[in-house]
Amino acid sequence: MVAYDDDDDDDDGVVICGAAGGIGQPLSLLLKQSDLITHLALYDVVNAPGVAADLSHINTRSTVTGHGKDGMEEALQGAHTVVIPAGVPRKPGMTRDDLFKINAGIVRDLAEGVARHCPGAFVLVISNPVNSTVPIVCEVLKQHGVFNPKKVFGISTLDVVRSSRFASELSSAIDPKTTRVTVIGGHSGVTIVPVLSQIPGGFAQSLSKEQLDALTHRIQYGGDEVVKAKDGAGSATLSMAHAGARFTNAVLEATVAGKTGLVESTYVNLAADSESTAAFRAKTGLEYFAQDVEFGREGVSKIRSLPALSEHEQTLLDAAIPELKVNITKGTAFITDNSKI
Ligand SMILES: NC(=O)c1ccc[n+]([C@@H]2O[C@H](COP(=O)([O-])OP(=O)(O)OC[C@H]3O[C@@H](n4cnc5c(N)ncnc54)[C@H](O)[C@@H]3O)[C@@H](O)[C@H]2O)c1
Ligand SMILES: O=C(O)C[C@H](O)C(=O)O
Repeated sequence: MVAYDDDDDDDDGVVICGAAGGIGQPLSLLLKQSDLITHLALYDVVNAPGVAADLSHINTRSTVTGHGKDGMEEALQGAHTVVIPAGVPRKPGMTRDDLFKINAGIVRDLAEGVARHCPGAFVLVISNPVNSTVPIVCEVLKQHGVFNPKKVFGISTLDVVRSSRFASELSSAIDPKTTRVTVIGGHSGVTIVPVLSQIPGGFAQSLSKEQLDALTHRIQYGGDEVVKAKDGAGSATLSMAHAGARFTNAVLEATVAGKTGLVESTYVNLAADSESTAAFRAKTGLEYFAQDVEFGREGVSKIRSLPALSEHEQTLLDAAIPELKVNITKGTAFITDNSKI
C-alpha cells in the first residue's frame, strides 16, 4: 500500500476498483472533491500508486491511498462503499455482452473481495455488461451469506444524463441540468427505456413520431456513438465519470449524511423492496430492473412503482424484458451453474 496520511477509520471510506482506468481516474478526481469521504482507496492491477500520489496533493478532506495488484484486501478492508469500473471497454462492432467473457471473472473476483473484507459495503457496479455483472455480484454475496439487496446497485446514470442532454438539444425549454428523466429497464441497447413522456411541459407529446423514435434510439445507443468516435480507444469515460460521481454522491449523501428525498434511476435486485415490486416481479418474472429508487440510510429505501407509460414506452418495455431475462440468467448462472454459460 502507498499511503499519504494515517486514517484507519473507514466508516466513510470509498474504494474505486479499476481506479487507474479511463473511468477510474476522472471518477477518483471527482470523488476527491467530496467532503463526505474521509478515505479514498484506489485499487487497480496497474498504476494505482501513481494516480493516488497525484490525487493526494489536492487540498480536500480525504486521505488517498493507492493499492496495486496484490493490494485488494488492504484496499477493501472495512470500506463503506465500493465502486467498480474495473474491466475492459468495448471496441467498435462489439456489444456490451461481448465483454462478459473477460469482465464477468473480474467482477466475480472483486465481489469475493467485498464479501471477505467489507461485507457490509454498498457496491456500485459500472463494469459492463451491467445487466449481468450486477447479478454476478449479488450471487457471490449470497454464496457468502452477506447479500443485502438494498446495498447493490448497477450504475445506469449515464442513460439518465444522456436523456436530459439529448432532449435539451431538441427543446430550449429543457434545462439539461435540472430535468431528470426516469430511465427504466437495464443498461444496454433495447433494454434502455427512457420515460420521456414524464418530462414536464408535454415535451415528448410535442415531438413527431420520427423525432421521438430518433431520440429514443440515440439514448439507447448513445454508448455506441462514443465507441465509434473513439475508434478503438475505448468507450465513454469522462461522461461516465460524471454520471458515476453523481450516483456515488447520492448514495453517500443518503447513507453517510442522512439526506432524504434523493432519487436516481438504477439497476437493482428487486428484492431490495419486495413489497412494492411483488406485482411487477410476478407479471414479468424479472428479478433485476432499473427503476427510480429512493435512497435512505441503508441504501434502497423504496423502489418506486413504474410511472405511467405511453403506448410507445410500453412497446419499448415489452421488447426489453426478454433480453433482460437472458442477461440476468447469464450473470446468475456464471456463479451458480457455470455449465449454462
Ligand atoms: N455503466 C456504464 O454506464 C458504463 C459506462 C462506460 C463504461 N462502462 C464500463 O466500465 C468498464 C471500464 O471502462 P474504462 O473505459 O474505464 O476501461 P479501462 O480499460 O480504461 O480501465 C479499466 C481499468 O480496470 C483495471 N482492471 C482490470 N482488471 C482489474 C482487476 N481485476 N482489479 C482491478 N482493476 C482491474 C485496468 O487495469 C484498468 O485500469 C468497462 O467494462 C466499460 O464497458 C460502463
Ligand atoms: O457503451 C459502452 O460500452 C459503455 C457504456 O455502457 C456507455 O453506455 O457508454
